[in-house]
Amino acid sequence: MAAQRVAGEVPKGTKQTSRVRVAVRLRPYMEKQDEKSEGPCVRGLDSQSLEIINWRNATETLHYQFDAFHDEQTTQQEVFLCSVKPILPHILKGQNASVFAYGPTGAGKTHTMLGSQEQPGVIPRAVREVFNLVKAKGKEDDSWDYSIGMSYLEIYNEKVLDLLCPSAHDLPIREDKDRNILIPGLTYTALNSFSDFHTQFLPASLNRTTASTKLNQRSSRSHAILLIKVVRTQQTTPHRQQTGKLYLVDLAGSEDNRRTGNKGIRLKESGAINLSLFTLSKVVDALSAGGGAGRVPYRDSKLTRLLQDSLGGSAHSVMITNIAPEYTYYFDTYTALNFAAKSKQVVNKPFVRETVTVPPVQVKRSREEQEATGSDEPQNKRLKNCKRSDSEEHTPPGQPHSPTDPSVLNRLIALEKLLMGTPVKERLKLHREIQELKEKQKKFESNAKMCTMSGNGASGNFTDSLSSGKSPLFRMHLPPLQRKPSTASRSKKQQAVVPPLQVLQQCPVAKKPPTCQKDRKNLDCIEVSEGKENIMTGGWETHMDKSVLEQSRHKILQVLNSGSLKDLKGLQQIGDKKAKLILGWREIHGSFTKLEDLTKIEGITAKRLSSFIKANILSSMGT
Ligand SMILES: Nc1ncnc2c1ncn2[C@@H]1O[C@H](COP(=O)(O)OP(=O)(O)OP(=O)(O)O)[C@@H](O)[C@H]1O
Repeated sequence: MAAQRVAGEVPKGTKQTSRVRVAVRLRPYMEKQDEKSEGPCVRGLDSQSLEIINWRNATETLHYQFDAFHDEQTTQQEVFLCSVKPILPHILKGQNASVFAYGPTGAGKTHTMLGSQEQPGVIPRAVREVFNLVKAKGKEDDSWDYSIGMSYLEIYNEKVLDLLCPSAHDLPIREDKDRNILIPGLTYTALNSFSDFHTQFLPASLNRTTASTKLNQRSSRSHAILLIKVVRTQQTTPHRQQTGKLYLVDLAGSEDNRRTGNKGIRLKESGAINLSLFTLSKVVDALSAGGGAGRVPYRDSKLTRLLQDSLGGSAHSVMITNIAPEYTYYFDTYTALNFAAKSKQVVNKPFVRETVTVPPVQVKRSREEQEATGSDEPQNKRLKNCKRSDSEEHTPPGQPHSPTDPSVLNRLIALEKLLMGTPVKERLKLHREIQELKEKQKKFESNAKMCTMSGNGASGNFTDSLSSGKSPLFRMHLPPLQRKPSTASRSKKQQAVVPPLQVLQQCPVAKKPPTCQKDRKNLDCIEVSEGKENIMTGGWETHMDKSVLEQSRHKILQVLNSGSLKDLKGLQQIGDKKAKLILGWREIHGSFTKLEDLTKIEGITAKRLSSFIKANILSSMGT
């Protein structure tokens, strides 16, 4: 299709901005969630504000104001009419819009977005409304043709999975020159009517990963993103074409694993969920602090990468923060409200996406040819590009640990596999082979060590940025009441409900550990030396209790030293290949004396190590 992108911002020269609208919805009080019958800890004041007990001083309450507050009586219809319907017409004008539900697990996100047959939620209502709007537009002005289509995906354990055409294949995320986020290979289905949508969407929803946790029998273990695309094409020359996208996002809940009772795979999922939500909060931090000042860490998680358009991007966005009233959820609610308050300060810059078709031909794309994100490149070309960038990603320039002979470790893995299922006699022969490989591996390690050491010189930069308070994580604006001197010490129960994300955000209760400062410096020196910003930036561990941190590091080390293949794979960010490499390393060297020893393994750079430690500490804190 000979198309040319002609419009950036429309009307030209006009800088249009739109603040993210934030609504809070309180779910009804549920007795079974209130084991100690402590009653609700939050209540509404009017249609925009609410109050919550102040954990520092129980005689006080903290007040919050949002664009809308939906109390426990509010119906699905009211939530839709007040918070969602107003942004939908933008999609028909070639602009993007997004609605996302945020909040702790069990607070009502899926109820709000999906609902039930009796009480349909935002998703079915919004899609129906889009069809109504298109119909009305068609009657009003028949010089434009409209087409509607959908894609549906989930982000599960940091993998992008197609819900319309399920497979275990992790889809890549790309960005085109106009900063549109693309997902090559994602199924895109044309919709002719609302019932068409229903037929496609319902079975696809069942493909979403859910599981039972202590807090929610059907807890979403993934972030689900539904994309509805409206393309309108002018019937006469110059055949302008505008594409508007609506993202409807049901996020997985932030989780405190002490309360969810998560173990094994659930714990791993939970770690991925918390980590991506933590990145989301960092993105919001960076945007609410002015955006332009520093880098916005969209690329630190798949979720934020995909929501790039919706946060500080080109969309009209609505965030519905779901909260629960029971005291058990107190700190979840408190954190969610603070996050919602920060999100209010995020400003988006919506613009019209328009192309002109030359010559004016009506092109009908088949389902396979189409893509979720509106790129006009042919599929085969995109796939080719995608392949190229994939391979680039796997061999980043300047990768310090690139072995001279990559086959060595692969062979070690294969041998290790063989050893596990080999009769004793034959093992001797294999052991000899391992000895030879050991020598090669040692050579690789000493080379890698030299590279790592030579990259350590930039630590000063990092320390400077910490001391000057530039870390976005700790720039959170707490409401004034929270700053009052605490007279009541935190009860045991209150401490027990602080999930990992909240530990990171509640700077006042955390101590600065002197020894862990040393560890942090080591890790961060290496990160800075790689010249990339990453999720570790911000010295997160300095704001955590020293003994908790030490304990978590010790636990991880124990698994590394004595865990089976399965145990190793249960660690965050350790897949099959890495687990085998760890086993192989143990076979050769014995135990790891410290976590930092992991950088001696191929592919585990200092940056990856930092991310690994952080992810595992966050997830193990709940155990
Ligand atoms: N406004 C509401 N009115 C009635 N019931 C509600 C409401 N909100 C939530 N619920 C009920 O509370 C329970 C938990 O809600 P839901 O599954 O939507 O939570 P969630 O935030 O999506 O949880 P998770 O993150 O674990 O998926 C469900 O049984 C749901 O029907």
